[in-house]
Amino acid sequence: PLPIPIHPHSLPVGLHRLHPFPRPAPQAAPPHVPGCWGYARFDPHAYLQNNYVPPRADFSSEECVVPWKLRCLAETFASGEICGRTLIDVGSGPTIYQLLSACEHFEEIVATDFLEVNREELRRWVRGEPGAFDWSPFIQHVCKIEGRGEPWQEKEQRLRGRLRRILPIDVHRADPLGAPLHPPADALLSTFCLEAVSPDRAAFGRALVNVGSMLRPGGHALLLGALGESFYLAGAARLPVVPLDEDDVRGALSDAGFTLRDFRSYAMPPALRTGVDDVDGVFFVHAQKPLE
Ligand SMILES: Nc1ncnc2c1ncn2[C@@H]1O[C@H](CN(CCC[C@H]2CNCc3c2ccc(Cl)c3Cl)CC[C@H](N)C(=O)O)[C@@H](O)[C@H]1O
Repeated sequence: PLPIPIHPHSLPVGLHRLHPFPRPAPQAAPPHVPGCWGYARFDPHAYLQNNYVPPRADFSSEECVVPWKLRCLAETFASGEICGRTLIDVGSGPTIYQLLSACEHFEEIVATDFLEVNREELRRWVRGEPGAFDWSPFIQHVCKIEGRGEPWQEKEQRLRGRLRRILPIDVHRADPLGAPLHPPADALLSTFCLEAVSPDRAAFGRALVNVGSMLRPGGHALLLGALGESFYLAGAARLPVVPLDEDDVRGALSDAGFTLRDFRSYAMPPALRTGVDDVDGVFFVHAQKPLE
């Protein structure tokens, strides 16, 4: 493959983090260079900078997408109805924000991702290594909206203690983990994964069936995902996404045998359309796998 040209914005993001320069502009993949597409070039640090620092991770406004995502999860777990031994998170990426409310209700959290670079990023956070991404603003925000006055350091330690397995996964396989999960998970969580890895709606529907096979009958599924998105950037990587609308999501859930419990959607405001993707909106789904 042709070498990727090193243009100014493609320095390792870590360097930017060391210098208080303004946040680097989203790194556009050099369109003329074939092969800079696809997950082989996924850069976790660029990805985190694109999605999990301001303006998208601005906790001063409930209108912002990250507080909206955290509120969906906190409110859904607050009922206490969704609990058990094991929750599996599908396509965790290098992020743990999605686990912050879940970790109160499950003894074990299983994180998964397709890429070793993302699994390593998660391990670095679990080990509390210097240079790991700082999730403390997210943890503080979740403690605030959960309203139990829990010190954020306690939640951080609880999640670290329960995040015991970080496994490879491929949602396009009938057994995404390579072998059936025994015992099946009591709950399934997946944020922005299935649509971001499926070339078309049929593949999205099949991936949903595949990941549903890891969930026990009666188990709960919580999904966050993008609506109307066709690509996103992660450093030199430019990843294709299948654009979904609300009916596509509802149809895929029904075809996969899920019962819909809650469906919410969020329109991405112009200020958050920063060029790192072309997302129109975000959906949140609480669904349940029927008892046999
Ligand atoms: N075959 C495969 N099987 C399984 N998993 C695979 C496969 N192939 C690749 N993956 C893995 O999926 C993960 C997808 N990943 C990025 C997309 C989200 C991104 C772009 N779309 C809009 C949007 C985003 C983020 C925030 C917001 Cl607000 C918006 Cl709007 C989700 C990470 C985490 N869950 C997150 O919530 O940020 C990635 O880590 C791959 O390594």
